[in-house]
Amino acid sequence: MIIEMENVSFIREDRVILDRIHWKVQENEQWVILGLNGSGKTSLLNIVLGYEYPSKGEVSVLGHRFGKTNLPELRKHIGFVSSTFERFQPTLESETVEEVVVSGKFASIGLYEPVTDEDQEQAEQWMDLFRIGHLKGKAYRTLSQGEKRKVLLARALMAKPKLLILDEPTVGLDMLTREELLALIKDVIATKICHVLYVTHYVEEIIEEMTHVLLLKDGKIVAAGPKEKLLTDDYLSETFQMVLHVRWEHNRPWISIKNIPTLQRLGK
Ligand SMILES: Nc1ncnc2c1ncn2[C@@H]1O[C@H](COP(=O)(O)OP(=O)(O)OP(=O)(O)O)[C@@H](O)[C@H]1O
Repeated sequence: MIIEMENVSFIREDRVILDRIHWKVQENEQWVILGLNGSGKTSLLNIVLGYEYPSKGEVSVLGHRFGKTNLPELRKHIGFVSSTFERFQPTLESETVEEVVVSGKFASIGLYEPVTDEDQEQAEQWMDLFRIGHLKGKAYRTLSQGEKRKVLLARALMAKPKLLILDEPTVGLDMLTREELLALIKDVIATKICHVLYVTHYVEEIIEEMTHVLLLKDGKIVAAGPKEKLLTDDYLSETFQMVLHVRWEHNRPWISIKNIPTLQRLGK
């Protein structure tokens, strides 16, 4: 089992942020989490990463049961790429692209160890696969957002994670760069080195290789399961609180809004 949550609630300042979550991610499943702003996606990820502790319920990730496990040890096996990289950026700014990629081997461990020839080779392989080899020697801070995102994805893979969490990785990218990043994610899934957990606001980013979706609304699961059953007009309309229509093209779901809510109806 990759992730198991039983009756998990997360309560802060008397507010129920996650409400009785039951969720299982099994081997060979690649999950997407969908939900409006404030629906609880980040809180759920923070629990998976062990940065937040649930108020109730049981959590186990990669076979480590929370409360009985060493979280830093578990985090060595989880890669994390987010559209808000502030947590990492100050230390990365002055480094070169290859230094940033290779440092991924130690990022989650937080230890300094000498870089071996093997590490260097591994970093080269990821840079080649991600077609960012031409950026070698450049300072990370000078890269475009799309280039930075690819570098950080390669960096996350250096630690050979068993679970790779991608938190809105396409935010701020143009359509072409977004498709390039999605193609890289497809390649990563094909390598079978890790499970991907993908958080997004954009349903059309659910590429063919993603198998399951978890729909969150106000901290509750609307539905969780195989994407073909759940990416329907009814489920998505309930999750996003608008009348939506989904159509499938190139084995990906695309959304249109059937009745555009007015500001008045939105209560603004
Ligand atoms: N530690 C906390 N203390 C108090 N409130 C919190 C805490 N963490 C999250 N919340 C609240 O819980 C709700 C869910 O937040 P969360 O960040 O998980 O949503 P989200 O689905 O990730 O939203 P977004 O798509 O905007 O990132 C929000 O209203 C947020 O203000």
